[in-house]
Amino acid sequence: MELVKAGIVGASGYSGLELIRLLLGHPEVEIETIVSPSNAGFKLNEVFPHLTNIQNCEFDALDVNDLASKVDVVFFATPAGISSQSIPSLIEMGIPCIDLSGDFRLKGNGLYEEWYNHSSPPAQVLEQAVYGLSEFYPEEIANANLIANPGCYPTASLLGILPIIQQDWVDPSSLIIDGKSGLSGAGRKTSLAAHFSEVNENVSAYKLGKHQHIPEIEQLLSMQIEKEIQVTFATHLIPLTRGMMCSMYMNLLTEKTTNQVIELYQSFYENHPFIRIMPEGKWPTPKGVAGSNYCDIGFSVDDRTNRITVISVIDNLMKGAAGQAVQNMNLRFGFAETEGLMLSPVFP
Ligand SMILES: NC(=O)C1=CN([C@@H]2O[C@H](COP(=O)(O)OP(=O)(O)OC[C@H]3O[C@@H](n4cnc5c(N)ncnc54)[C@H](OP(=O)(O)O)[C@@H]3O)[C@@H](O)[C@H]2O)C=CC1
Ligand SMILES: CC(=O)N[C@@H](CCC(=O)OP(=O)(O)O)C(=O)O
Repeated sequence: MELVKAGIVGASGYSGLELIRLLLGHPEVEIETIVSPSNAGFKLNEVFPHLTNIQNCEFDALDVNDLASKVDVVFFATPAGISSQSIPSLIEMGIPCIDLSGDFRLKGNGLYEEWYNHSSPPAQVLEQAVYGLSEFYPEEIANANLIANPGCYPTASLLGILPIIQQDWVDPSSLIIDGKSGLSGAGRKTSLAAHFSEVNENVSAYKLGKHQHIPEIEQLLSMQIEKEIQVTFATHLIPLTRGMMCSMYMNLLTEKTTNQVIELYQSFYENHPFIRIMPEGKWPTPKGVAGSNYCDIGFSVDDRTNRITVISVIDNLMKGAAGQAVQNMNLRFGFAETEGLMLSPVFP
């Protein structure tokens, strides 16, 4: 059978590199072109020596017509405001696109402009975009030509809270999400806030009340329970290369034990190989999923305060970006959902 030809725009960034790593090991796909404007003409291993003798193609400049003539699917791993300039033409030429940026995630009027400070993509293209939370929308993803891959924090949070919120066991308005991310979440371009001396042996809160994932999480929660929800969401930078943890707190509406919650989640995610539910008294760590597409979720019900804590961890570059994008490509092209993704976590 012919291999699916993939193009990666933003291949010199962290999530683009992770797409290269995953697609090199995918039995149904070949990488046809890698795009990075600032590295066009250079060989991949000249820019990234760790890929020497593994993949030696050259970076291309971005040319939408050239892309469309070569590939069966395009991944965009580019900063906000870039994919929305090329995806409308690619979609019109019939090329499925999987966008790792936030350009096509927010459906509400003016929301994208407000939170991302970029112009909204054309409405007729935006309405074709399907939110790529793989475990929740597999049929929609399978039939979509434009998949808006979720943000890393929304992936960890939504996988951790949707089952219990849908069940009406908790008061959604009491939800507080305390998120922590490793540094690769901020991409390869550096800044003072990402300086080793400032991040190492430190923890810093950032974008409080202003994080662009707030409307994404609220949009999904409100849609799932058909009621407007607002959340408190606090983000922190921690001294890890990869990894993300969301600790989430909610008031219980009925008396439940930790074990009853665990049973609910085990049954909810029974047929979802990338979601692992921790037993009572064990809580997940980012190291436990590093390099893999797993999302590990643990729980604790405090019967003194009648609150529940849900802890959800992912590798931000895998389930939070490239891993989920490949999972979505698998769904879209009819491959097994796990194809190319059954990688064990790198531990220790
Ligand atoms: N890092 C993460 O954990 C996650 C990232 N995301 C999202 O995925 C996207 C990529 O993130 P990340 O990999 O961290 O970013 P990086 O900053 O590491 O990489 C960005 C890439 O985009 C390319 N690029 C920049 N401007 C343009 C342009 N005008 N045209 C074409 N290519 C361009 C860059 O190429 P060049 O080097 O040539 O400039 C580079 O390859 C972002 O939207 C991010 O928010 C989503 C979930 C998690
Ligand atoms: C550590 C860190 O800075 N992380 C970034 C994640 C950015 C991201 O993934 O942005 P989009 O999903 O909107 O594309 C942040 O919190 O803004």
